[in-house]
Amino acid sequence: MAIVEFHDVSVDFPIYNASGRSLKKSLMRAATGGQLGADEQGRVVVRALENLTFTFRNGDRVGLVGHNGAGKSTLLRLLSGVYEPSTGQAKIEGEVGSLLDISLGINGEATGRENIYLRGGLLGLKRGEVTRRLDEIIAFAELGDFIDMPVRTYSTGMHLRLAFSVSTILRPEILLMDEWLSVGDENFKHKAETRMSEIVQSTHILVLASHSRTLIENTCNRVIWLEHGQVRMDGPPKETLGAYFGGAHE
Ligand SMILES: Nc1ncnc2c1ncn2[C@@H]1O[C@H](COP(=O)(O)OP(=O)(O)OP(=O)(O)O)[C@@H](O)[C@H]1O
Repeated sequence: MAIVEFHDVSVDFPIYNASGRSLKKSLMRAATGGQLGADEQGRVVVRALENLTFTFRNGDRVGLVGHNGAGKSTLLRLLSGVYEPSTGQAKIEGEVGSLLDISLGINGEATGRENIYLRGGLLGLKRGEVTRRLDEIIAFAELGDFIDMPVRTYSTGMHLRLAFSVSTILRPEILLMDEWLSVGDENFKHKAETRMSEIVQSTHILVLASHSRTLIENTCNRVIWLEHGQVRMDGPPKETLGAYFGGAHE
């Protein structure tokens, strides 16, 4: 059982090397992005998220839409524990996993096998657990003897196969994504699609940030439209996507 409860959550980024003298103390909306203002010390502050209040429950497949800088990535980072709320309460119960940057932590000088341990560690897996799943990961990646070669000798597709195979062994209760991962050649793509569907089906709560209407329509049962860090609309995909995208597609 997973649950996410946000109550009046805001996230501010103080910017230390910019002068806020010309900015008003109150927050002002820029044309795009979060809200800009200055704090008591005259430092520039970007308010990326403001007063978010919502609950995600089991079965929620939440799509996040919004213009550049609306706060989608900041919200995903908050959910993954990278950021803390500046004010308000965020309760997140359940194991969180993210497929946001599957290549994070992959080192070109290390072999494929070594990188499985590096990436596995970043995913929160213990060394013993990685060892236990090693054969399965290597078999899925289908890299043959290249698994013991440094990753810098891999093609882009081989690199992605490795990153995908290790990053998708988890089945988190709360899954964070910003795209539908589709990697490799035709054959591998098919396997990857099946695995992606399994992960998305097995997760209790999915949060997917995207600019693609089709992806959100196909995957989500609830859509939140963020604007200047605030919730502009939160409802069924048809209504929210219709309001955000209008009649246009993509
Ligand atoms: N580390 C940071 N330091 C300062 N400001 C930041 C930081 N990260 C994000 N912001 C600001 O927070 C606001 C929200 O950014 P965020 O990356 O969450 O938007 P987004 O909706 O994911 O945008 P995009 O669609 O362009 O990826 C923007 O105004 C951005 O300038």
